[in-house]
Amino acid sequence: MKYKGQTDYDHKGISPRRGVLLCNLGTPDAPDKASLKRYLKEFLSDPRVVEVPRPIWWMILHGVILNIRPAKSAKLYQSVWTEEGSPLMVHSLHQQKKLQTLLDKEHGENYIPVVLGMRYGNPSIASALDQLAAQNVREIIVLPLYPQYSGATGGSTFDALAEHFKTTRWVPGLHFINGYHNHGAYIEALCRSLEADLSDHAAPDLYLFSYHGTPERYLKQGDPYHCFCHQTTRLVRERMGWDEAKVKTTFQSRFGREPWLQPYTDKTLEALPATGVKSVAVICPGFSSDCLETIEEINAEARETFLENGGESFRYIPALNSDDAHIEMMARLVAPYLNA
Ligand SMILES: C=CC1=C(C)c2cc3[nH]c(cc4nc(cc5[nH]c(cc1n2)c(C)c5CCC(=O)O)C(CCC(=O)O)=C4C)c(C)c3C=C
Ligand SMILES: [Fe+2]
Ligand SMILES: [Fe+2]
Repeated sequence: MKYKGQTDYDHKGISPRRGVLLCNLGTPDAPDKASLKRYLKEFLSDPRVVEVPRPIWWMILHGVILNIRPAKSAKLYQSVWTEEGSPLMVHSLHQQKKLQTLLDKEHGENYIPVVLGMRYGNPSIASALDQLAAQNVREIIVLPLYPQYSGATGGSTFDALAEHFKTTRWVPGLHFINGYHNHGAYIEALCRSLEADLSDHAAPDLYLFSYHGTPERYLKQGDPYHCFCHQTTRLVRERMGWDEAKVKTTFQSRFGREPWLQPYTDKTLEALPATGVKSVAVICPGFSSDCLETIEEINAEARETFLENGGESFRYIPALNSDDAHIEMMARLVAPYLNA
């Protein structure tokens, strides 16, 4: 059978329901070589992530990358892994539970189910959609937790939904929230975390807003991500009342040899102390949860780079994770589709 359907849905009695699908990138199941190989194979085979002709990329991926990177990445993941698991998974599950509790309060106990689906690895987006269908959800609000839309993230999440529904007999109603880089509640949540930091610490010489990079080529071919990152920085800066010299936007997590979005976070932190900037606070607004890229790459590696090059004070401002303001932001983003 080409199209899968359920025959146990209720024609009368239970009215069709609405539900929320929270999506994020996903993370390996364990910090070991085999799990990393499985995760990286799925992630790096996605043509939205690596836009290189398939036969060439297949040879590089299977001939080189998947033989070297899993062991290297496994070591890095071991350095951030917690007793409860990968930080990205721990935070994402916590976000899902807190949003469920908030929507329960607003709409009644489990009236609007909230599920979590990861683009790569587990729980998959397909399994999350199955969970919703089993609860008679016929209208889904999809919220990928990438504030700044990029084809590599939001676009790829959309592909996974489309792939699933290609074989679904009864396709539900869908509302796809493709980004929220300039949403008031998001900017407010970021500002509250900066204010909380300022209430405990002296203001640094500079705030560095570090976002995950993409190949520069994607920007030149029309991906709006770079522009959205700069807009988020500007809106936060304006709301905080800071002048332009107080903040800088940079891009991290470069992969491969071609140019990525610049300036690079690591090169910037290396050069800053010589220009008189001795204290920095780094915030990563594009990461809705702390993960390998913030905990290891920023709060460990980048910190070391800055301090080794003459910097005196380095502070990392945590991701919004399950802050109340972040969960309230999620509730506000989905509200227009729940209250209609
Ligand atoms: C190869 C190209 C990559 C692109 C393009 C890319 C874009 C991109 N990624 C995120 C968010 C995250 N990426 C994370 C890890 C990660 N990213 C890449 C590669 C690309 N990302 C790799 C190979 C990895 C795995 C780790 C490693 O081996 O270095 C993570 C963390 C996941 C975790 O488990 O903690 C996040 C989050 C965004 C937002 C983005 C484009 C805008
Ligand atoms: Fe990435
Ligand atoms: Fe990284």
